[in-house]
Amino acid sequence: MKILVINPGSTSTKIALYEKEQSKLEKTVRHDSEELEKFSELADQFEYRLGHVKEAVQEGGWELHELDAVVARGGLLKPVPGGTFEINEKMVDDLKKARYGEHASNLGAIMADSLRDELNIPAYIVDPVAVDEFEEVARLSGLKDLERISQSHALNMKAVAREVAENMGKSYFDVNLIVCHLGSGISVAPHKNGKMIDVNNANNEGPFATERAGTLPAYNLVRLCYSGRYSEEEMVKKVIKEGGIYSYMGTKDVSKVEEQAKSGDERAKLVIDAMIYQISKEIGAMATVLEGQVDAIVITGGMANSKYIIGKIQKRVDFIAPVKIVPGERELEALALGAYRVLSGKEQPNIY
Ligand SMILES: Nc1ncnc2c1ncn2[C@@H]1O[C@H](COP(=O)(O)OP(=O)(O)O)[C@@H](O)[C@H]1O
Ligand SMILES: CCCC(=O)OP(=O)(O)O
Repeated sequence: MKILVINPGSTSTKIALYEKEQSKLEKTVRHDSEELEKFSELADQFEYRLGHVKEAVQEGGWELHELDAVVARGGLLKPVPGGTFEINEKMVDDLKKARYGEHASNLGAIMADSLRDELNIPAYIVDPVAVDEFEEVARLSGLKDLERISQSHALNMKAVAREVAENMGKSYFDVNLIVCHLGSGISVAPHKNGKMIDVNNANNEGPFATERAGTLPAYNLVRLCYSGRYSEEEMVKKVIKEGGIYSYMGTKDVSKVEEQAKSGDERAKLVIDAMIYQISKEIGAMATVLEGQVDAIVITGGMANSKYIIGKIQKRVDFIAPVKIVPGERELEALALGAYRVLSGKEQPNIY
């Protein structure tokens, strides 16, 4: 059984070919900012990213018509529980219209849907960005017009949390973890007995990240929006694509900023240390959500490759619980296994 896996992220498209549960090829196509800036709308990246996906299938020595299924990262959808979902018309319509917001992951189901039509094969998403397992108390923001919305790196956080729990000789459903995904966006989530009961919205709140502004001073933000200096579109770009490290340093490459800091650039050091400070504060806050009953703090994502970042976070938070590091991500595997569970009849797919 041949499964094509597609994971569009903000700075990359990751592609894998799976034969049942076995990975046969994994490829990461990096997209630098200049390359993506050629497309004015996210939807315009469709042909370009799909071209890379088709090329990877050929590189793996497979023909498109040999594929039995396609699975992709799910994007900003209506709030849904965790699990595998069949891609359907309603889902693709919501994503094409960006009804719940714009994010690169929206392209996953759109590309998979087009391959489903072309090849007449089933198409799925697994644990999309919109997974919502919030406790009711987590939904209030402080302003009745604005509800807090769960949008996070649910796919990787859940896959890594299962792996860490297993390594601790326990089930994911029997542990309390604080999982931090440090990527282009940052998610910090308390996972209580297998449910992600809160998370900073990675597009909207929490620590600043590579390109996200995170939580901002609300009153001053309103004043900036109405200052006449920026259009709505410019403000959205500022907080989602040009905030965080990029806003201060003009690059989205955190390892470059780290090198600058190490070679004596005071500004670079301050910026990277401020991000670390905010991540650690968020972990502390999430420890209170779990009332201090934390079995482990898990740090994952691209930035978990950095010894500098990990070491400094660890110093601030290891009084709470042991810190486990899982660099990179397990998203491709989690997608393939989620699709295979359905294809092999072990699980029923959810309907959107
Ligand atoms: N060795 C490293 N040291 C520091 N930062 C790193 C390292 N490797 C990757 N990163 C950073 O991780 C981020 C990308 O993480 P990733 O999880 O791949 O992101 P995405 O959310 O785009 O999928 C980028 O900001 C990149 O600079
Ligand atoms: C919107 C939550 C998911 C997210 O931020 O993903 P990336 O880090 O891949 O942009």
